[in-house]
Amino acid sequence: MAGENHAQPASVPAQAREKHAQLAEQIEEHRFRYYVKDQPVVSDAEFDRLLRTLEALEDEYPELRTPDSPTQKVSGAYETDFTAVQHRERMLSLDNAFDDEELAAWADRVAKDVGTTDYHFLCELKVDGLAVNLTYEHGRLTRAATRGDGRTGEDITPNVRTIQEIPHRLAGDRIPALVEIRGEVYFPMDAFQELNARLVEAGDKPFANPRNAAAGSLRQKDPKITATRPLHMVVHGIGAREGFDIDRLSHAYELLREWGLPTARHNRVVDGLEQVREFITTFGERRHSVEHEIDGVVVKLDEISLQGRLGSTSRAPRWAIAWKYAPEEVNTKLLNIRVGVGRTGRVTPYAQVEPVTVAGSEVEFATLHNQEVVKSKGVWIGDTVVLRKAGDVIPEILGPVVDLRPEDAYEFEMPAECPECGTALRAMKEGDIDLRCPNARSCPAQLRERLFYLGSRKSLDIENFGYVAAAALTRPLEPATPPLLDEGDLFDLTVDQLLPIKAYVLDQDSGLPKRDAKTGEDKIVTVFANQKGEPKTNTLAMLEHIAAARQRPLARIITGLSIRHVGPVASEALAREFRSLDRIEQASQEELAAVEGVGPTIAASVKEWFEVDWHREILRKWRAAGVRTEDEGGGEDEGPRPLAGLTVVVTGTLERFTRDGAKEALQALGAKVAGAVSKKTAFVVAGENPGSKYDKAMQLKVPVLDEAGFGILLEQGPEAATEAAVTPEDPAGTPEATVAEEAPAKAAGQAAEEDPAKAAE
Ligand SMILES: NC(=O)c1ccc[n+]([C@@H]2O[C@H](COP(=O)([O-])OP(=O)(O)OC[C@H]3O[C@@H](n4cnc5c(N)ncnc54)[C@H](O)[C@@H]3O)[C@@H](O)[C@H]2O)c1
Ligand SMILES: [Zn+2]
Repeated sequence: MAGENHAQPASVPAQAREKHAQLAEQIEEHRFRYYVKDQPVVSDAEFDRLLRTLEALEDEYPELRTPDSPTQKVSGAYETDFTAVQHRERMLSLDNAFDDEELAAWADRVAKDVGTTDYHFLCELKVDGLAVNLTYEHGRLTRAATRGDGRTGEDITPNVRTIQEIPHRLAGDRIPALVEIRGEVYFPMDAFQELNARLVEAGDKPFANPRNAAAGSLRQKDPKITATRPLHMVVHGIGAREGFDIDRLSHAYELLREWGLPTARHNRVVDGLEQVREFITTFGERRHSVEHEIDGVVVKLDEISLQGRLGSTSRAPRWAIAWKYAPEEVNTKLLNIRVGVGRTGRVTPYAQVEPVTVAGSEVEFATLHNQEVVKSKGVWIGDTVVLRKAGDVIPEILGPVVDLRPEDAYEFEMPAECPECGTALRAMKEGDIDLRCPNARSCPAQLRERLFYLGSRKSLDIENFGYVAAAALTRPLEPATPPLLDEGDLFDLTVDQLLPIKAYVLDQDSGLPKRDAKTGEDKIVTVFANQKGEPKTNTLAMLEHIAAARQRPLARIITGLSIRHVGPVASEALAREFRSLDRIEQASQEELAAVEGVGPTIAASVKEWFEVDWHREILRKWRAAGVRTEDEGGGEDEGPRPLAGLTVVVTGTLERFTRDGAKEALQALGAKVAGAVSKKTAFVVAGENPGSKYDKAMQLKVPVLDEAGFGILLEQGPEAATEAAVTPEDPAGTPEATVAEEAPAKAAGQAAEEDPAKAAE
């Protein structure tokens, strides 16, 4: 933070002086690229780090802290194509708090300097956009300007007039002679990709992230272009004013709202630091359910007169502080674009980047969805790219840093053939963007993914049968012919077949061979035999577990068939209704579609599946091998269904149940298990680390059951459970949001995306 240490006459070593000059120059350069060109080349986190390093150096050698140091200025004063305009009152930046200690230090200082104990904090979201200053004279918008160096900004009045939310005239009758309104203009994330697609198509530079898109859109020479961009604004301050008085900033916002200005929806006035922390935690968890991107929380002293008492430095007010959340965007290098083949043959490009840590985990792969998306993002192999990992979402590439594009960068081209079996790729239906490998039966990639899914907890839950085994059985190096050409022979595998198999050890995330740490070579192993050529213990266990899996409930067997759109929920519905594979096969499309939880898409898909000869052959072999194809019991004499009519959502980790186990237990008692919380949800069962569903339950006041409460629901029914439920009011009690409940098996997210049934769970 900019302090006012007084320089000691101690001399500064030449080395420190030099480092200071270098850093200052770098920072100025980055500011120019950011504020003037709207094309930064480093991430905000990286920029903040540079600025902090400079501040630390100045703390050590206060002599270096001269008025023209970047730490003392709002930003640079640049010549631009826009007319320069003076702000009536300075527009400042904000000091930052990156941890609780810094936040507490600020609060201490406020407490010390404010001269009273009667004050309040106003918590606001820190919107990630660019600051504008709107001047209203007698209610008319007469000027709009960028922040510039805080005193002089750029005149962007015609551009700002194109933003629908910003009134040209203030409403109501309490209109002041003059007021400066400060706010943030932002670009919505969901419109961002569309904009880049248009820019790339027209041969223009795409933007690296939505913030740059907002700045670039607003700073257009031709306001007609600005008018085509979906810009929004949120008000977060007030500058010079004449003709009215305000006592508290929060009250001023109420007035501003009456005038028709777009004020923030989530502000909260609180009493002390503890409540500030609660606000920070709450919105840290809801970061992505807010209507705009946020990068932090701004805490302000609400009383205007006390703000004046604290004053400002040359760069920032002392009465406010910006808490910064952990950055979710980093810059990294796009090393390659690979294609993966999913369970249903869909071929998806995905990015391999130089590994970076973002939002607490290391990222090496990011989804690119399909070849059109790669093109529309305008990313080339070799580019520096902005990578974003938001919460529990699959990492994504936002856009390229075009200014750093190396000469040898090149555009991605979708391969014409399947990378694993060489079959020519094609769209399966007219108008489909996705390309698929049509070799559904024996394409090693598709079969491997299907087998892996079949062995997973969602389906047959076969221990010792994971990705490496699935790969070894479908695409071994030796023998030349794999033991499985489709899943039909799975239950007939013998030890003798397994022993000679040599294969790569494949990494589940990338589908690429793992490397031997010592030699650096691709790892090749005899997967099922030990050095003496005898079966490994795991191998024998695997065969036993495969044999045992034949008796899993019908629903799980259906799931294991990898019928498109038929995930565990639809399988459950089909099994419950028809009770045998034969009856499902014989059912008409209408009968299938009529089942609750099935519908026309799934019905059509089931019908199609049974029309394929090799599919029916799988079933014939499975039957012969003793796989269960019907569930016992008729529809009438099933047990009591005390939870019939109730919809329950399960989230988080339970101790006594797996997720699937919990679902089965509920369904067995007649409850419907849903994937999303709505007003119709009867209960949310929340284990450890529940995700956003918990928040949603609180919001909608749906009763939440912990594991004990869940037990009561199962054993004593809904009434007893209602008494045991919590409907928490206290947001501070919200447990931390964690990783996706349906964590995608693959970085490219294919598995998760191919199965809409999963999304509906
Ligand atoms: N990547 C780069 O090269 C580069 C270069 C320069 C600046 N930056 C980034 O730009 C950002 C801007 O720097 P800065 O000096 O404006 O500081 P800042 O963003 O940390 O804080 C000040 C700004 O926050 C904005 N703001 C958003 N919500 C607000 C609210 N509710 N109340 C008050 N203000 C609110 C205002 O526009 C204000 O000017 C930083 O995050 C920095 O990392 C990046
Ligand atoms: Zn293939």
